[in-house]
Amino acid sequence: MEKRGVIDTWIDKHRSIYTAATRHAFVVSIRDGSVDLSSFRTWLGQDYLFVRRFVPFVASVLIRACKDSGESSDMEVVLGGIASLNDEIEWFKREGSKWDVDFSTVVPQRANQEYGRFLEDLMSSEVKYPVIMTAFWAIEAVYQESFAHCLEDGNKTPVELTGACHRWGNDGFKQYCSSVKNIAERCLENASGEVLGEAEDVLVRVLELEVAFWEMSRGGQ
Ligand SMILES: Cc1ncc(CO)c(N)n1
Repeated sequence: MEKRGVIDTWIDKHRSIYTAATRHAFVVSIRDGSVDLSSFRTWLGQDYLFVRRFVPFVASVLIRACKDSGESSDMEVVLGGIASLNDEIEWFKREGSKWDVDFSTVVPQRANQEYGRFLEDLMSSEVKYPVIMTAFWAIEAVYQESFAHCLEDGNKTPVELTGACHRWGNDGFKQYCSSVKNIAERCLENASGEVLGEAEDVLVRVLELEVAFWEMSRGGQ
């Protein structure tokens, strides 16, 4: 059994934005098969650009895990994340040719740019380790929860989209998210009130940015 910690308390407190991020109309439309394929293509192109900016962020999380954590296993968890990002970029490229999305011509939309700036701000050495880990967990968990929903019983997810859903909805990714959550929880247990406040704010901000990212995708283009 997983212990209930402060992150679960925050999710309860911010339930409506959490649900907005993890059960967005775009994700629900994948699950019920009504998804507009131009939206999916928009999402694909934008998320490819997002992931390219996410890589240096995760690299900075790795460095912080080496420097700031007393637990040697933190580094191993984050390193696993970096390894899967390597596969992910390859997957995006294959998917780009499958859907005829030429990434070299995709321009980041506003929601994507804002998310990228947020990631860059988190890379500052001023940001405390528990805050970074909370953000990192939230970013990964939204995709895990969203895409796992598209694979749950009763789904009508179009077969050509199940690859995307498996990428983040598989059990290994769920385990990985749970390991990151445990790291964040462990750090938050010893954090000051000030750091706890910052971590809660960052969690809510990630959820808002994720909602905006889905909205942008659903808008198509
Ligand atoms: C917008 C967004 N959030 C999270 C992830 C990964 O978890 C992703 N690939 N894209």
